Amino acid sequence: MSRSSAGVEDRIVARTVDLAEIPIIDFTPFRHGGEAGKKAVAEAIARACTDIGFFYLKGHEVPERILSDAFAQSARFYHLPEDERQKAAATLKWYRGWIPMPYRGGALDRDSRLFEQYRIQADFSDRPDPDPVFHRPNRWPEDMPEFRAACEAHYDAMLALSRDLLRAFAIGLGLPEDRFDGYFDLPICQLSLLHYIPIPEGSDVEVSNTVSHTDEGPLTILAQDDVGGLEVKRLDGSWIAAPPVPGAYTINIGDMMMWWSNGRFLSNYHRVRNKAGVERFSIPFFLNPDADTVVAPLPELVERDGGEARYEPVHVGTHLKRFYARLEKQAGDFL
Ligand SMILES: O=C(O)CCC(=O)C(=O)O
Ligand SMILES: [Fe+2]
Repeated sequence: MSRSSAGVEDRIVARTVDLAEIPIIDFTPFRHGGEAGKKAVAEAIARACTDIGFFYLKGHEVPERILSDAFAQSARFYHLPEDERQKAAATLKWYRGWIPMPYRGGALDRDSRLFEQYRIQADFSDRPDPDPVFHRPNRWPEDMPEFRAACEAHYDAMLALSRDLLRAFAIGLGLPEDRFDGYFDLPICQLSLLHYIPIPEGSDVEVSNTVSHTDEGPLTILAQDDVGGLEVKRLDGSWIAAPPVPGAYTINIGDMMMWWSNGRFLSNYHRVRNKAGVERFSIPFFLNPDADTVVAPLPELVERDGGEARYEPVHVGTHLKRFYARLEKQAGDFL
């Protein structure tokens, strides 16, 4: 998460559902509709990324079973007693596995962070010269082989879908379809199993489960359960609900796609407020490029913009390590 804002607009309560502003896009023609279908889908995605930075994707062809297994295993893990969860806890040196909720009771405020997470990344530990932070094995809970299988299947499905979406972004930006492919040989993506407690009734309006933030990487594919609570900021500063749409992933652009596109696509602010009175589960997949990639506005787009690059180049590994360090601080004494 980045660019947390403590602005007054965070206090404003979200309007009810407005699906018209976050379009539902059917991906089927991208894969099966010939060149015209591909172009139409890519243009619809580009429009959504320009207008609000979010869209729903149906027709993605990810088997329903992959999703239901991941949610079932997530619930199973989070319903284990704390000392069992603790056995798979992330540490400062091994930043994968369970990260407890920082909030341990007492008064709630806007920074309380009312969620726990389980972080899974790719395992590149068998590569020559692995990076000690990004190319590690995962941590897995004891005696839960189905948990590992479900997470790995979901991770693989999300990475495959991301590769197609990157092609749609490229076409939507008027670039060759394979423009982004070279940045994703050993991509350091992350799958997070998130578990949100409900915000206690009567809490101050400032209290949310996650603060307003943008995502770091180029793209996030989010699976939500049916509870709702995700909110997205409109360009005028007001908030709208982005409830789950059955059968669709909620997808958003992160900072790196905004930078690559030289600002054509918007990495938009969002937050979670679970006011439903019941626990909420979600599973975001954060696509990231290879650790040694430098993300900068693409030269061909800069040229179209009269030579003005709107963002500085950013080294992915350095940038994400900084982000990990911030997370460590948030997780505080519990790691
Ligand atoms: O759980 C959600 O709905 C969104 C989570 C999110 O925004 C994040 O983890 O970056
Ligand atoms: Fe996010």
